[in-house]
Amino acid sequence: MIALDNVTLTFPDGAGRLTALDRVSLTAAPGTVTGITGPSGSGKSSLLAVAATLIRPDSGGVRIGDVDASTLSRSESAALRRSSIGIVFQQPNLLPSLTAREQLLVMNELGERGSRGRRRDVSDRADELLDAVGLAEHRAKRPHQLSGGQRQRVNIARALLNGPSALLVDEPTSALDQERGAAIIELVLRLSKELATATLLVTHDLTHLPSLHSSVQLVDGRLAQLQS
Ligand SMILES: Nc1ncnc2c1ncn2[C@@H]1O[C@H](COP(=O)(O)OP(=O)(O)OP(=O)(O)O)[C@@H](O)[C@H]1O
Repeated sequence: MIALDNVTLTFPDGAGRLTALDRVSLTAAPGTVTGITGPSGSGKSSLLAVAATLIRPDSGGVRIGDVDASTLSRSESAALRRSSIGIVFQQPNLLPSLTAREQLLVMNELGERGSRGRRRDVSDRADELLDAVGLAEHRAKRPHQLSGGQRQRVNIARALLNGPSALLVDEPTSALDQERGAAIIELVLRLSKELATATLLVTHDLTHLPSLHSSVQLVDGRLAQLQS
């Protein structure tokens, strides 16, 4: 579950402040994908950054699963991100020297030191996820040997490695053609359901919205409901 309650976020702007998010409330249930659309500068990335606990809002509540993220310290937020939040950026920021499988395994090295048993679990889970995103045959390839769509699939598998309850996806189809873009949206829908993640997905492309569970539009930092 992701729940934003009356979130307002401002940035310094000359002598005054610019309101990027204006009293935004939004709930995403486990297993569902909520689309977020809106013009450039309307606050979409800001909304994802607040839900990801990367930016703390001026006011309002942020809840991830059963954790109230608005009261956490920086290090507690970082721990919450590692355990419970998966983030997929627009451009897959993969490490050039690592294979698809290693891109996932390296995630486990970033947190606390894993035990041997945990390393084996993680290794099995990496294989399961690469299989789930259709890359079982490509696990030993490095990013330059993969297509744009395949790289984005590695990116999604990596974000899901730690079994997050929240998945935040920013414009995953922007570098892809229509068909590959639609396949990525299908994948996000299927995995969100199978793994019961609450997913927010930012997209400019309105053709994807009807297949999602619900969609909202941001205009000047304010929410307008499109459909549900
Ligand atoms: N770090 C920052 N400092 C100051 N202003 C910012 C900062 N980040 C975003 N803004 C401003 O907040 C508003 C919302 O920006 P945001 O990036 O969330 O919009 P967006 O809908 O994601 O845009 P795009 O579709 O172009 O990526 C914009 O007016 C932007 O200029």
